[in-house]
Amino acid sequence: MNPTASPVSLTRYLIEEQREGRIGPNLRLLIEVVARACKSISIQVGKGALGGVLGDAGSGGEASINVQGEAQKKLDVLSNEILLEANAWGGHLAALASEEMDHCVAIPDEYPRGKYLLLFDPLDGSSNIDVNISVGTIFSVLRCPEDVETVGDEHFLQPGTAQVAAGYCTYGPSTMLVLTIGNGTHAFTLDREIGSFVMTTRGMRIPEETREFAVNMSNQRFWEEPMQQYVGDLLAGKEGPRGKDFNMRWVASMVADVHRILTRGGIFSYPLDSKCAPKGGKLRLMYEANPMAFLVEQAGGAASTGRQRMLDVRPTGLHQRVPVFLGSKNEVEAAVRYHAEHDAQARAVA
Ligand SMILES: O=P(O)(O)OC[C@H]1O[C@](O)(COP(=O)(O)O)[C@@H](O)[C@@H]1O
Ligand SMILES: [Mg+2]
Ligand SMILES: [Mg+2]
Repeated sequence: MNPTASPVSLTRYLIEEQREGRIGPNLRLLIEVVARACKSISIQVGKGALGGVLGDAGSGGEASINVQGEAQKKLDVLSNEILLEANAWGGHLAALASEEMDHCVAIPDEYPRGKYLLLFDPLDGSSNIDVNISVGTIFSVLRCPEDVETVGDEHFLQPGTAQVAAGYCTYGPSTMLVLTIGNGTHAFTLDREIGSFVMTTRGMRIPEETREFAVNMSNQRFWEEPMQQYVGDLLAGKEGPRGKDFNMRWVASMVADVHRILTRGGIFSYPLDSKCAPKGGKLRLMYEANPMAFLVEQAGGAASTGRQRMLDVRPTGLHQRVPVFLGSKNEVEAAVRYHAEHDAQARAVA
């Protein structure tokens, strides 16, 4: 960023995009509302133990379980409520869907209904909340199909290429909103004193080459063959077929791991393994993989399931899971090659 140029707030950026005809007033409003909700979540996350918001949701010793079968944290529930309340009655949305809700919520008839669908993971990486490690919010925006009388889950089942906006907010040492409306990926840092997001990187670019990978290595023995071979070759370093040493990082907050990759490159992977295979993968397509894939592609990177471009996947369920490989273009392509070669050999043997 040019330090002499006057800072561009998120609001000003969105107004400029509206003037250029790249977004309409309703999408502008929607993004502003999501950003405002993220500011509220950031305040709650920042209070930590002082706010009484750490720990599990539920009462009487009973854990509260979401549709994914996962125990909810208090902050999962609170963040979900903040996003719901902020967005419900603004006139810009037709319906919302969340990791924390079984089904979408349509805007009731008595309220003005907008033309967009919003999906979100209200708090990503929530296992990290209690240990004060970065967490985040991920969101994706789709158009509601026209002439729909009652909006249902099925109207959300659009491929990632149909997204009109996507982003995440990371609650780390600083709070940052990273956004795309299909015209590059831009980063905004929350200026806590003035209370607004200020653009700090226009047009993020992911280096095509990398020497850093992110994966939960404890799952190694459960991975499929091509993943075993791919990571085996990364670990072999300079002496192996890849001819270079690789470093590894794993925060276990997708937002934090993807933010590092958008900032300095790398490959993020949550592959298929025998534990998550019956569900199709670990990460959720509609509100984790697709918005991140949109952001990464807009920053010159690539995103794949290992066998298909992520944004081309035809969703079959609101909470569908997929294997994920995303980040530096050449490295994602290398991982995809391992899968393609393995599958071709398996077909030849069959
Ligand atoms: O604990 P694991 O198996 O390494 O999984 C970590 C992954 O799970 C997630 O935490 C899932 O997100 P939620 O906290 O929203 O369920 C990702 O953010 C992260 O990449
Ligand atoms: Mg998540
Ligand atoms: Mg979550």
